[in-house]
Amino acid sequence: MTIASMQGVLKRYGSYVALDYIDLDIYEGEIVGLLGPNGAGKTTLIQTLTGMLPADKGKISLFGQSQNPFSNANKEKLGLVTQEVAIFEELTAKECLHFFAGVYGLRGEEKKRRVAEALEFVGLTDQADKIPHKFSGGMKRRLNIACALTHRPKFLIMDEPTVGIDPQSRNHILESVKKLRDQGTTLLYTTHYMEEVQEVASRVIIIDQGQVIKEGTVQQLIQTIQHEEKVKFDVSDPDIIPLDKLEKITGVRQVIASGSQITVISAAGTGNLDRILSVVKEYSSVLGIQADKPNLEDVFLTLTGKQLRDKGE
Ligand SMILES: Nc1ncnc2c1ncn2[C@@H]1O[C@H](COP(=O)(O)OP(=O)(O)OP(=O)(O)O)[C@@H](O)[C@H]1O
Repeated sequence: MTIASMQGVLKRYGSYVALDYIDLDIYEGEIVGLLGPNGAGKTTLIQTLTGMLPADKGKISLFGQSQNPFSNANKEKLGLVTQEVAIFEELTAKECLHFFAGVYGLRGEEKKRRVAEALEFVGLTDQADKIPHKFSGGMKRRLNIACALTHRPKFLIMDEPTVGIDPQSRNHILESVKKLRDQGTTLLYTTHYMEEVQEVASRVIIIDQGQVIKEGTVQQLIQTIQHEEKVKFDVSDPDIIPLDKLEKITGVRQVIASGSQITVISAAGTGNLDRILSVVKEYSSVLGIQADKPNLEDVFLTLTGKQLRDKGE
């Protein structure tokens, strides 16, 4: 069953096109990793998919309904963890959850039970009566996730839930995502950390500049570039290396300069490393060479010529 879909969705901010005729489907029981660099349009996609922002064109359907996808009945089946942590810092963790559970219409004993369940789920039971003001970033984020869970959504959307948090909370969140999937929740998970997608996603949708540029399982995406070899050089003088000279070497498909690194992607089995190395060395000292197995980051690099993450992030 299709839980959510977008067909030809266009979203502009003024003249800027943030979503450029997006088509996508999310099926029941999946964890879809929505992967894209900063500014790719991930948050806009989520806001449009949930009805927070109106689309300029196209069709959106939720839980099989395209006539009135944002009906109250559908919203009750949705959970949203926004990129910005949205909790009340002056209420205790438990009070905060009671508030959100109340918004979803839970009352009495059932509300109490669901609040306790959500606290337990995110590992904050022992913090229930504390004010989140003093929580770490990761604990606040976990409380934020709990707020989206008391009504047991069928479809949970998480917008970069692990940005800027400690590794322990990050692992906890990734484990929670898998547990929710095992309990039958469908998840859409946006991130620009490809390791997370590799760990949890059953399917990946890569977007850049408001367009879906590739989709498939992690394995399928990696296979699309397995006919390529990639070598990275750390160099002392990246700016003076003539990239066009490298591009002209037999077998070279793409040359990408980023910081002090030059990445050369060649057709597999060309045996052109000597030639590449001698061109690089002609202009600069080589401080390191790395030849890795392809991963999702490379899929992204090959498709867009850009890195998913800024250097140093
Ligand atoms: N309200 C707005 N008005 C104008 N431009 C906007 C607005 N919101 C977002 N944008 C622009 O639209 C593009 C997509 O933004 P969006 O926040 O959807 O990307 P993102 O993939 O979620 O990025 P990030 O990872 O940084 O959150 C960006 O270039 C952004 O600057």
